[in-house]
Amino acid sequence: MNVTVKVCGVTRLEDARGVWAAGADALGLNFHPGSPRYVDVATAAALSRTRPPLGAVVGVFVNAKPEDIRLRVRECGLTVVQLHGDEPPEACSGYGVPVIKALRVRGPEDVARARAYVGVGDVAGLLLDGAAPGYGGGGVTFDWSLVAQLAGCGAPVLVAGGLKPSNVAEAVKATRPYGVDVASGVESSPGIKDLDAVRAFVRSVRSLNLWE
Ligand SMILES: O=C(O)c1ccccc1N[C@@H]1O[C@H](COP(=O)(O)O)[C@@H](O)[C@H]1O
Repeated sequence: MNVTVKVCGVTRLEDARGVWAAGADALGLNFHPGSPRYVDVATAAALSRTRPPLGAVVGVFVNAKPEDIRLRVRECGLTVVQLHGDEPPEACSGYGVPVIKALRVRGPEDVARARAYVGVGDVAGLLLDGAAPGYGGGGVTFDWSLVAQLAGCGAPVLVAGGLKPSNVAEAVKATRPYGVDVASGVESSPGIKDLDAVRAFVRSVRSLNLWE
């Protein structure tokens, strides 16, 4: 079992290159104006051009207008859209790329809500995040035992929220996810990646033997 690693909220070219060199599978670019990791179109397009042939560039949006999302996909070469706000299932298609729907988990009812997105439109995966104030990037974990509620749901599940090099292995062992996503846990300050931490994070995931 290979766990996909996404490093999110990259704002600088040197960080993007470092993230790919560390062995990450996906780079996240944040288009939520309220985020300290927000990137404008020109910066996002330049960051996106660092993508290796099989890497994914994921645009993170919060309650954005569909026409704005479509524009960003084209302008910035996004290969996946991550909807991290209050988007209903019917808002999860029409961008021309696969969609990951993120849900913030306070308790079992939020994980149950995730099921409403399975098999809908272009939803290709679910992402479970901790419930920090605001919409994401808050560095807060959730009760990983709740991920079991989605077993057999038919959608790949990514685990996020408060992950860092020191706890990501435990999170993976507890949840056996399709992938993990990290923003604040590998930073020296918001939007500035600590490449030693990025490398330690990826190494920690890759060194797990999940065939056991
Ligand atoms: O990172 C942000 O600032 C952000 C803002 C708005 C929506 C999503 C955001 N990031 C996503 O939040 C989770 C968890 O981040 P963290 O590792 O706990 O800092 C992750 O999925 C990011 O993609």
